Amino acid sequence: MFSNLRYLVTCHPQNIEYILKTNFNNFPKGEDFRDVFDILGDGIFNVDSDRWKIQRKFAHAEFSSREFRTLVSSTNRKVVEEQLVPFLAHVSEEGSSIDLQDVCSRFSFEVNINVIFGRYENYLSIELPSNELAVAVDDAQEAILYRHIRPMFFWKLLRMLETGKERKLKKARKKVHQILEDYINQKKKDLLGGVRTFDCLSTYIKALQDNTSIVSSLPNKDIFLRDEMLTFLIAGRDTITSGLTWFFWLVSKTSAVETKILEELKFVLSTKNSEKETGSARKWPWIFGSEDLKGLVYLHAALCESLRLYPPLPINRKSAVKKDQLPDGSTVTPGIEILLSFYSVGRMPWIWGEDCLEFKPERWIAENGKLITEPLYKFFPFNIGPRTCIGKDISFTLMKSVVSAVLFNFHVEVVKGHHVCSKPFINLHMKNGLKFPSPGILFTPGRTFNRELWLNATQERGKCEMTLWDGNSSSAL
Ligand code: HEM
Repeated sequence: MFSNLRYLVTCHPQNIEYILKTNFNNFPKGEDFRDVFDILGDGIFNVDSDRWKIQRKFAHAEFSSREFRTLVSSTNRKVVEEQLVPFLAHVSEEGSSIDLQDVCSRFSFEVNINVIFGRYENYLSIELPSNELAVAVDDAQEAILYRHIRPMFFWKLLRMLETGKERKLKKARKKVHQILEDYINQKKKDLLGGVRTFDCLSTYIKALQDNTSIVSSLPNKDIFLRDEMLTFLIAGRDTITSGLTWFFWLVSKTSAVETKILEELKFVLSTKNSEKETGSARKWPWIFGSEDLKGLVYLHAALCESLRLYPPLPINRKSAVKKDQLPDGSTVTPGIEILLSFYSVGRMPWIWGEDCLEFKPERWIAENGKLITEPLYKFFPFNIGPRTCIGKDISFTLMKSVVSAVLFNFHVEVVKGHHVCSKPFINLHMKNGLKFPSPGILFTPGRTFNRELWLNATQERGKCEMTLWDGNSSSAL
């Protein structure tokens, strides 16, 4: 009553379309959003109007360039091959259990830090090292969450008094800024010294020094650089972590889906095996390149289905410039916080049908076997309209590559009795992580096929009709 909190929460697809697309200009992020996410400063997430247009135009061009896409694919492959798979192979040999959410988080941090800053942190090495940037970013985000649910005057008071979560946030922000400023200074020195680098930061540094570039008109260039890079890191790391973790959980509960994904991958492998004559066919572990995975219908459908049920950004927050009426008749006035619940959209029978709570990739596949284009009027995990996620294509590339490497080379299964539930966080994370017993290794280096393990794995998960993958046998289990 006294908090002056005024919210409108909606999951009506027409309202969402109206706010994000049709009347986009009336629904900016707003000053309150910027206050809450002050750690992101002038990063693209936080800015509106002309400034946003400049940043968006440049970022969009950068993210869609061929060089950038090649960088993402090659970095991704390197991290999967040199860190993710060896890490999982190690824990499976050791027989120790793992938290797959932590593994996915480390994976996406490593890829992002490579692509954005050109740095190699080896964050997925078997010692599970700590990383001060990753820790500080987590601390900051946790503290920011409380700003969403407390009246603004209250958290601003705490901020002024430097106490509670605000104290933690201040410390984390200082750490994050200091680390990023060091990275940026080092990169500038490298570039001056003639070191050839290709990463997001180098591209932005060069563009800011080039008077013909659109971003060179922005004020406070150094602060912009720091805030933009931090925004990319946060935008890319937590969303991919969340998308992968919920996907693995859903697949581990639905053996029929896993079987179909494996069938598709097996087909890819069989076409690759025809390269045997050229000597390029490989044995364990099998790593699929992004080109191999691009056209896979079922894998893409399964990822969309998982994002529908568990959108990594479950809620989007907007404000209204002028009084307006939404398609469902609700009125919004300036000062009201509008919360768009993407999470709820996927769970409404009147939007997705009576079976909306079921994990059914088939709903994304037409009768002719082709993928149904994502229905933008009711599928919002990547936002829609002018502020659609810039990293959407990259996300599918990364997730497909991790999913294929993990499912094809390992047997994964959730620890019995492990309680899965979501955690109050800006992204949709799991509160207790996703505990897997030692991921049974299906193939080990030097050996061809661990039949006993494979049989145990498949028998436990029910009937699984699949020919063996070693190319030597055609028997069906
Ligand atoms: C499964 C993965 C991902 C999901 C579900 C996702 C979702 C979203 C959503 C919902 C927004 C709108 C946020 C808002 O308006 O407040 C957004 C924006 C954005 N995303 Fe993603 N994202 C993902 C991955 C990525 C990746 C890998 C990157 C690249 C680093 C990225 C970069 C961005 C950027 C830069 C924006 C801001 C666009 C703008 O404001 O114009 N995202 N994303």
